[in-house]
Amino acid sequence: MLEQLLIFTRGGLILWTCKELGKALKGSPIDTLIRSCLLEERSGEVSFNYEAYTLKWTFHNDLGLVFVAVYQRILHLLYVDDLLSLVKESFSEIYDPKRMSYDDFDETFRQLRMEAEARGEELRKVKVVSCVKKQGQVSKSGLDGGNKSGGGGSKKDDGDGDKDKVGSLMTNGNHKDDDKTDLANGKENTADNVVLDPSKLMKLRSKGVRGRGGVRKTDSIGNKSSKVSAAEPPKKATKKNRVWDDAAPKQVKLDFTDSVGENGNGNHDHVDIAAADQGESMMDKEEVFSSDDESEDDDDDEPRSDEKKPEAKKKGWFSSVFQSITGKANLERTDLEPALKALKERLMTKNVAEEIAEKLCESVEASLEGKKLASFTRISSTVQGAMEDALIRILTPRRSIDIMRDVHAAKEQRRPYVVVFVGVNGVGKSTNLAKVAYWLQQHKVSVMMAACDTFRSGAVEQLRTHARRLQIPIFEKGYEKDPAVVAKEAIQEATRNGSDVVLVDTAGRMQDNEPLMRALSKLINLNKPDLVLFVGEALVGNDAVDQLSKFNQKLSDLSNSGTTRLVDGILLTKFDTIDDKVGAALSMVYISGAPVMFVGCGQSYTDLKKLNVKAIVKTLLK
Ligand SMILES: Nc1nc2c(ncn2[C@@H]2O[C@H](COP(=O)(O)OP(=O)(O)OP(=O)(O)O)[C@@H](O)[C@H]2O)c(=O)[nH]1
Repeated sequence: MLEQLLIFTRGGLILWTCKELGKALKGSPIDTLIRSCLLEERSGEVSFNYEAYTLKWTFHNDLGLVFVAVYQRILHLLYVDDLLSLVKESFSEIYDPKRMSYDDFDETFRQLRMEAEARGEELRKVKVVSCVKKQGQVSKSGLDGGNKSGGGGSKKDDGDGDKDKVGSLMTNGNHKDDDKTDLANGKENTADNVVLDPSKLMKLRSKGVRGRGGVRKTDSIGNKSSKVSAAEPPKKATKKNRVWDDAAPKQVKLDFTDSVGENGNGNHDHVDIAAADQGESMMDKEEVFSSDDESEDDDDDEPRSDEKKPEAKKKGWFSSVFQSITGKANLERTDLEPALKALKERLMTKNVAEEIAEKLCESVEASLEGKKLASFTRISSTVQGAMEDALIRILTPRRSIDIMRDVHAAKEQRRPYVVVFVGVNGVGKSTNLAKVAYWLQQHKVSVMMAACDTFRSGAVEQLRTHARRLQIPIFEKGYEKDPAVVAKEAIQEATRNGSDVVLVDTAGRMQDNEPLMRALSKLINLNKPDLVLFVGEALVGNDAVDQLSKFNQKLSDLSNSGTTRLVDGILLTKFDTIDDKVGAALSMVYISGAPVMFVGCGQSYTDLKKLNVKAIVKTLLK
């Protein structure tokens, strides 16, 4: 049975809810849908599950309306899609932005619901009949053929979840009868013109989103091994230590002050990787990481060298792909599909993981489908705008982590602020830990290093070299010790000697290495660091998703406390080596929701920058 149907604007104004259904929903399924799905560029998904509910939705992109149906998860109601499109059609005829009440829609809805239910019932009967026929045929052929297995005994699940399916679930003891479902008392979302949580909904205003797309492959990106990782045999290369000379670090002017602020949260568009410092390594990347000050007109992604070329040649790939549908009044899915396919491939050439590129294109398609365009409006700019918005939304983190503020807060509590660096082997954990230490030193924060890679020989010495060069104390206990205990002792020592921050180096580990993941989980559970920083190489493609999602999965599975600790932030290394293949940043943020807090872009202590979201987006769309 349907639990609720709501109609609201992208701005969050609830226009109509079904009073007849009137049941209060348990928890906050609508808020969660908006937060975890619609605002996360996952609106191309087929449906969304929240506790005992399934939610389905559709959008009227042109009017900016959202239609959401909520029903009990076990039921798989056949008529919901149909009902949503009927409601969308009827409601859009009476919708007027100035109108306050839609009470007269109650009766229309009752009729639409009866109509949809009747059609669903017809559909169910057809399915049952065809299923019985099929079973009959199989049974017959089973008898005729002798050794073929008969179909009579095992009922095939057609995935549509009709009542037979519900029945089978019920016999398994999982659920109660739909009509007997007893939800909580009290009312939620039943009043007209109630405003949803504005912080969650404001963003929907600028966002066009759609409902049910095509069939999606899978939701569980995290659990799916990437092609790249499957193809590559595990490497067992012995590590060559880099020799760091003992000279004092170059006193180059840092770029962490004015241009990026102090918070260590690389989320803001005023950040400019290229503008500051660079001396050597980043100078040649000005085109890739261009400054925010540049003009933002339509063609600002065009190479300057093209300025004198004829108009047609000046158009980027994006314009040319969408040129063919310029001037159409309504964007249809068929118009968008070939172009979005090209866009997906484009993103993949920039190292965006395939599944992420696909989901993103689905989401953009959802935001544009049905949109009315004035005659001869350039669709290319509309599409580019939608994709740009989506990318900026993803790369701009929901959680803001202000390291300096948190360091000072910890200091007031007379304890050190603890950061644990985690990641797979050889990505640059120790090197970038040293860069972060240097950055903190520049902000007059006292740092202690904790050598908790007690696994790889040479790791302690490597960290000791950095500590000596930066003149930072290091806490070390050699090898084969429990890293969780070493970290604990280091934190105790830092508390005693008044260090502001402890930077904990850990052993590199593959995401599938159970014993090492267990040891890491123990370290985190025991020491409850302020920040778990995932260090990942910007070079990775599909593997970025696999690494980060498995780290999070393992930390969650192995957590022994009530609250699960996941990766809080990302440090992307080796940005100086990737040219325009900046897609790992997008994949990692999309899959984890954690912000890219730092970008490593070279092998000197000053080569630590912030992510310039706009420049990354520009590069991805070039
Ligand atoms: N080009 C470039 N190289 C880097 C960067 N960060 C680290 N490296 C290099 O990457 C290599 C590995 O760095 P490490 O810091 O030893 O890596 P790790 O993750 O601590 O290694 P394990 O402890 O074995 O897991 C070294 O040669 C570093 O100099 C960077 O931002 N750019």
